[in-house]
Amino acid sequence: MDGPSPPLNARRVLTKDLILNRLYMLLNGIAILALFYYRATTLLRIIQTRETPLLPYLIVIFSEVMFTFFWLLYQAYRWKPVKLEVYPERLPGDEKLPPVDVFICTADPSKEPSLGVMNTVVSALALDYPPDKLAVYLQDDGGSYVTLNAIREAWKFARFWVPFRRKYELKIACPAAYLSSKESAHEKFIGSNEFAAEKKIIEKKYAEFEEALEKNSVNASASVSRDHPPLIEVMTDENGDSDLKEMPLLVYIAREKRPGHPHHFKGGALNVLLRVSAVITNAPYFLVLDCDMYCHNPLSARLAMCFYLDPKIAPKIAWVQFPQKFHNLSEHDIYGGSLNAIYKSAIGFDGLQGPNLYGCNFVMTRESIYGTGKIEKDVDLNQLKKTFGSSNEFIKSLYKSYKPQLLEDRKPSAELQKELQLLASCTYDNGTDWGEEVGYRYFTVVEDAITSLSLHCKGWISVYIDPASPCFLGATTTNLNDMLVQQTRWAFGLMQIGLSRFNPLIYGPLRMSILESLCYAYNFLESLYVFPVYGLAIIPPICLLYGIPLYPKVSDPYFIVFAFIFLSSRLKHVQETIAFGDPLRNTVYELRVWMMKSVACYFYAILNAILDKIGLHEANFSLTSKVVDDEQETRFKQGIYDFQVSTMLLVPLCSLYILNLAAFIIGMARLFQKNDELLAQAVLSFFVVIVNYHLLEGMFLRKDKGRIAASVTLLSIAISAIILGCGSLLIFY
Ligand SMILES: O=c1ccn([C@@H]2O[C@H](COP(=O)(O)OP(=O)(O)O[C@H]3O[C@H](CO)[C@@H](O)[C@H](O)[C@H]3O)[C@@H](O)[C@H]2O)c(=O)[nH]1
Ligand SMILES: [Mn+2]
Repeated sequence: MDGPSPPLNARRVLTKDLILNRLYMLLNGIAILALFYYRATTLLRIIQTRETPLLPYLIVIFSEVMFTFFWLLYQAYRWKPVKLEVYPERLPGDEKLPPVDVFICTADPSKEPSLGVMNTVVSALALDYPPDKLAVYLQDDGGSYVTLNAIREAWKFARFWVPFRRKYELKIACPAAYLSSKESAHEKFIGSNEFAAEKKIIEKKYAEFEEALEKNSVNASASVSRDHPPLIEVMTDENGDSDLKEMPLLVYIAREKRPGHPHHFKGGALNVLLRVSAVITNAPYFLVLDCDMYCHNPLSARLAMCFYLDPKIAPKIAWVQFPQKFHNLSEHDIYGGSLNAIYKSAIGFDGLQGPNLYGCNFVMTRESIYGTGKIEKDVDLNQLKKTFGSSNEFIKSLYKSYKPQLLEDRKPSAELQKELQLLASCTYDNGTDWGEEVGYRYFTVVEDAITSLSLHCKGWISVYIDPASPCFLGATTTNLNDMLVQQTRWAFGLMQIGLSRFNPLIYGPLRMSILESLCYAYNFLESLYVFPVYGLAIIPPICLLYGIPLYPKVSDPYFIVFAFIFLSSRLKHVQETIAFGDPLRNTVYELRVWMMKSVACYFYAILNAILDKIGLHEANFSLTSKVVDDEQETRFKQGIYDFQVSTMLLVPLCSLYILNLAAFIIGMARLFQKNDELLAQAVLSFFVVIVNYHLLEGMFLRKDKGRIAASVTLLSIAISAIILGCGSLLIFY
């Protein structure tokens, strides 16, 4: 007998980070206590002496309480940073790998160009996984013939690409990415004539493919339909002249859409994917991709198996999460598009119950999302139908013994077609547990957030891996408008949850670990930052203008406490940025993004979530555009902000900026009289002004098309004057 087989994965606690984090928590925690001691005693004095107006003082204290609340929540991420490693070379042979279904969602070929979507499809087909154990499903929410034709073309091209990638062990699965890459992707075959000849053929085929898609996309936007029957097509071999066994299965699905029937956005799409695939391939694991997120490193599914084939932890894991990485980043991450701020926290999440779902790039088990173990024979059929809907075939798929029926030629029988139509119909969910207890939860536009909360609360864990060669690469937002719109949608969706019974602080602690609940709470409630941020962006500058001090004098020992908290938080940020491997300038970019989000996105997110709660707002999923605008792209690459942004989002930012700018300039004069008392406030406004220098530039210094429109600047000046006027009244109380 051999000894025990070597482990497929390892979990390493990052001790140095752990010690540093806890030390920081301790010191900053003590400083915060001192701060509140100062505030409490000063407040009592002010109430008696009225030396400072009370209301502004209370607002500042309230803001500090809120910041402290978020600070406390965030420490849960810092509690136990760990790193997971995997060893795919130790996996057993292909015959022992379990099947995997890949789900890709797309919605509109005019906003999500076919070439990108089909590169995602083809890259998934080209994963390094046994072809008979891999199936790729594309769900088209647009029910568009443009997408259907495109996938047929993609299938034809993939017949060449997939064997080529396999034969030459290319390290990039996506054709577009490979063809524009350097030689390292095929290093083993450099110099081989046969390879060079075949590569030429592939290049030609790809050019033809590209051209076909371009011709096909002429009427893309008119091809999108919101009223159509379900359509499911399994790609087959029409001529019957080559070997299908070489190719994974490829299936096109357009679920039924009818006006007046809620379709629940991507969550609804994923549930149809789960049902339809259950009766075609029924793999126990599925990988979810967005249509703009292609497979890069072909090993992803294998890497996930390093957890699922580890008997020690596999039964507890609901999903293996990979980060979203992006191929269109610039060295200046001015819109925070790399999402690194999220991935920094994932390291700490992993030390707890694991990261939340990031929407795509994860391999999940059917068992966890269905909420069932494999069902034993004697379960009541009626109960199952109440839970899972009326399809007999689907119910059968829940049993261990189920073998899905697809003929050798991959053509579904008439019977199976009927079942597929039923499973993809728009009324199938009605009266069942789909969207509530089974599948993706429909409660909000951020289906991933509520679904992961729900699974973690059921005791499942998740794991996060970030291999050196990224498994998935997508397109991130490259202009301010897209970024703010996307962030507003996310924040709105998360706030919907925050305002419901699923609020992690209420729903979480009894169902999952406290620390995990705190992480979720930070994530879901972030929009509440809007209150302290507005508080500190408005009150201290106004008081500075009127010469009213809100912070301790420089000569007061408590000044050091405030200075310490401010500096240690900034330094911690710098340390984490460097430790993550990001350039230092990202600390400034991240701070800007955070401020812009807090002022603009969170403001509308909260407003809409409240309106939604009282039934006055209809949630919608505004697709993130995947069409590239060259001029905007150039600015992005150069690190120049593009302020062609909806006025509604821009005005709050500019108004608060102008207020702080004015307060700082005029307040400087006051500083000569009262520098001991007002220095902290002046520094605060100076910090806002200097960090957000891009707004100053956009309003007053730039002349190009991406500057802030004069109308926005004028409106913002007016609004900041109004805020100042109203704010001035406050200081009499
Ligand atoms: O009604 C819809 C809306 C969207 N999608 C698809 O969902 C994916 C994500 O949409 P996108 O417009 O790219 O939104 P993003 O904000 O970029 O997506 C992020 O946020 C979503 C949650 O809001 C997550 O589901 C995603 O994985 C995550 O990348 C895309 O493939 C869409 O085609 C649908 O299938 N149906
Ligand atoms: Mn996207």
